[in-house]
Amino acid sequence: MATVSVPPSLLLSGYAHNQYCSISLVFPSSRAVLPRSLGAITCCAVDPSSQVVASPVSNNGWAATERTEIRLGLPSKGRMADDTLGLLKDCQLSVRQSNPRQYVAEIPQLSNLEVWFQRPKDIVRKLLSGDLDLGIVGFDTVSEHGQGNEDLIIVHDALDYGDCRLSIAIPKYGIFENVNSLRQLAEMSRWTPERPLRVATGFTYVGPKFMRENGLNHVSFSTADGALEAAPAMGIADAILDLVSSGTTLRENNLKEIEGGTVLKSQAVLVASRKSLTERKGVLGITHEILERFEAHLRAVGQFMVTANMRGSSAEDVARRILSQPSLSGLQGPTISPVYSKGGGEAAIDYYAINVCVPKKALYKSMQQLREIGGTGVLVSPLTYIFDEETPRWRQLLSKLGL
Ligand SMILES: Nc1ncnc2c1ncn2[C@@H]1O[C@H](COP(=O)(O)OP(=O)(O)OP(=O)(O)O)[C@@H](O)[C@H]1O
Ligand SMILES: O=P(O)(O)OC[C@H]1O[C@H](OP(=O)(O)OP(=O)(O)O)[C@H](O)[C@@H]1O
Ligand SMILES: [Mg+2]
Repeated sequence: MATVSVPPSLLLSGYAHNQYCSISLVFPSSRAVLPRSLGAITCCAVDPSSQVVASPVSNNGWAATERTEIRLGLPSKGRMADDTLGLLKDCQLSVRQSNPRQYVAEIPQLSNLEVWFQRPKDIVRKLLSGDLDLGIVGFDTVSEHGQGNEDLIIVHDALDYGDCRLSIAIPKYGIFENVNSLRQLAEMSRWTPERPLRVATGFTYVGPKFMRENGLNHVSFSTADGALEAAPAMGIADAILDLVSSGTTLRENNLKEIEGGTVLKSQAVLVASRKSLTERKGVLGITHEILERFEAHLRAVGQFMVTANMRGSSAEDVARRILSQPSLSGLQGPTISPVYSKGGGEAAIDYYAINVCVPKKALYKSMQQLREIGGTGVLVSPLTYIFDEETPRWRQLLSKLGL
């Protein structure tokens, strides 16, 4: 049996036959690797008369045809995992996993969709390699591991969890005591090519890019997988560039953020491969459905439905009073319907029932305004979904795709 060294993208099965070794190589995904791979095979062939023949494989199914299933990557563990499943559940998309150590699952409501649980950075990498079509990760992960690749398209940029920011932080003490902005940090005369500002970070793509774009020329980077906040006190770095959410870790390690030092703000996003959206059958349709569900749910979570009765001479009279209050304008405007009561044997209209959507934050103010204009019997209930005629993000997506 001869040993042949081949690129990792190839599957090798070989057997010895007289003096020659015949090998078959199966291309699991992109045909684009073919010319490169053939080059590699020819390079390692011992005999110049060896022949390299490429033909489609049709015996084992998976390699012969392009996959037809659509793949969605979800974080397998860590901070984003539970909230991601929670969001999908809230959108009536239940992820069915037969056991927690299995990395593939399904969502019965979305046929032909496979869910693959992966580490966040691998979701981005696999979108780029064509092994996933859609994914949910933090925007920071897309920025760092997507490295500006135009194949990645953010379909929904604000899924409302995983909020954090990527920030530069420096010690509160010593030479940095009076440094409070990026400009002051950049202007410190001590940074030179021989003794640059040493930054510890896991963000080795966006970090250097941000420094270059902000005129910090003498900077060096070191990297570690976690607990970066220890690096300045250990003397390993002058500053760190890491994710911050509550700010507790910085505080507990005597570090501070500085003005202008926020590289990016992040939250969970739905991201897709442009190539999949435009070339793989069904991806655009499933993306539309997921996006609609997300938008309808996320729009609704910020609102209450308020119902009240109001005395009035006509629906227009009630509408006028409601619209005079800034917190009661609703989505398109209030819905007003007559309340019929029995008065002297005839159906009489003294009251009108009004329905209005109110932002949660403005609930109490809305209540007060309703009372001021004669509202009684105010009922407040949660909203589950608000489906619009068309989701604004869908239109944006189509325009990004040039459709
Ligand atoms: N305080 C925070 N620190 C780190 N990440 C946060 C924070 N708050 C929200 N996030 C989000 O969670 C994501 C990180 O999740 P997690 O730490 O579980 O995975 P990970 O660190 O990317 O995975 P790995 O273990 O492979 O490094 C970040 O990419 C970010 O979007
Ligand atoms: O602002 P805070 O709410 O304190 O959160 C920020 C911290 O959380 C993350 O670390 P993580 O908990 O993932 O540990 P690690 O650094 O060891 O990976 C991040 O790297 C910060 O260290
Ligand atoms: Mg940390």
